[in-house]
Amino acid sequence: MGTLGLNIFLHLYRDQRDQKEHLAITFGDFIRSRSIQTEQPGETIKDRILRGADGLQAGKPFNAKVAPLVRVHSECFTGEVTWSARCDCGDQLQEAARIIHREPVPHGVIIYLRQEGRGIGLEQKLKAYNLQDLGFDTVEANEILGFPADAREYGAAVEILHDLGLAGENGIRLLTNNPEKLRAIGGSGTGIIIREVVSIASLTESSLRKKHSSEVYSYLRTKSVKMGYIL
Ligand SMILES: Nc1nc2c(ncn2[C@@H]2O[C@H](COP(=O)(O)OP(=O)(O)OP(=O)(O)O)[C@@H](O)[C@H]2O)c(=O)[nH]1
Repeated sequence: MGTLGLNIFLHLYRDQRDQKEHLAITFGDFIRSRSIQTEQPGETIKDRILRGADGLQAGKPFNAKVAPLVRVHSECFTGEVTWSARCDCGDQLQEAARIIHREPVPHGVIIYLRQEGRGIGLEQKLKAYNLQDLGFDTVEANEILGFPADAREYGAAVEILHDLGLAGENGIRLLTNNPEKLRAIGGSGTGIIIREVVSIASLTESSLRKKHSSEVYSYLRTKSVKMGYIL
């Protein structure tokens, strides 16, 4: 589909382990699924058309030396849909799209993982919000509920990067401030080479304008002090 004046292509992946649907939004004409063309047992031509296999052209070769930009983003209903002033997730999602779009030749992907609330799910995250109303920070709230500070894992993102052909020696530029994400995606055995880590603005103008921006500051402070984020 067209957006921001260029082509983006939406890939939907289903994790066979837990049936979660993850998304990969690719910008430009270069990054496409490798497996989508593979014929599935018993499928008809109509099935192939419906799942986008027949209409999709393979990604064009990208000759520039610069590695593609990759944002691995975890779902945040409160920040992305209900404009919560308590986190910067919605701003970061938009900022990732802007950064990729601003490249001289847009070449990148946003992998949108369905691990809401750092992996604890929306219901538990809303309980964590209620605890935050009492003055607990995000880490304490998770722990009171019996969860680790961050319950996410990135195996699905690594598999998606392989399927998109981004495990090659050209490497990727990863948009993050999260050291754990960096380790999980670029660590040994993943096959993903991270050429550069690009900091993703945590406080964009719009988050600064948010009425209760002190809430965003305390969220970021906890990330930095307790979770080692580079902010
Ligand atoms: N448990 C919990 N999760 C939250 C809270 N606020 C935001 N989140 C979740 O935090 C996650 C943020 O993930 P990402 O956007 O991938 O970014 P990140 O891990 O902060 O790291 P960066 O790559 O540096 O942005 C999402 O899953 C949000 O739903 C909160 O108060 N409690």
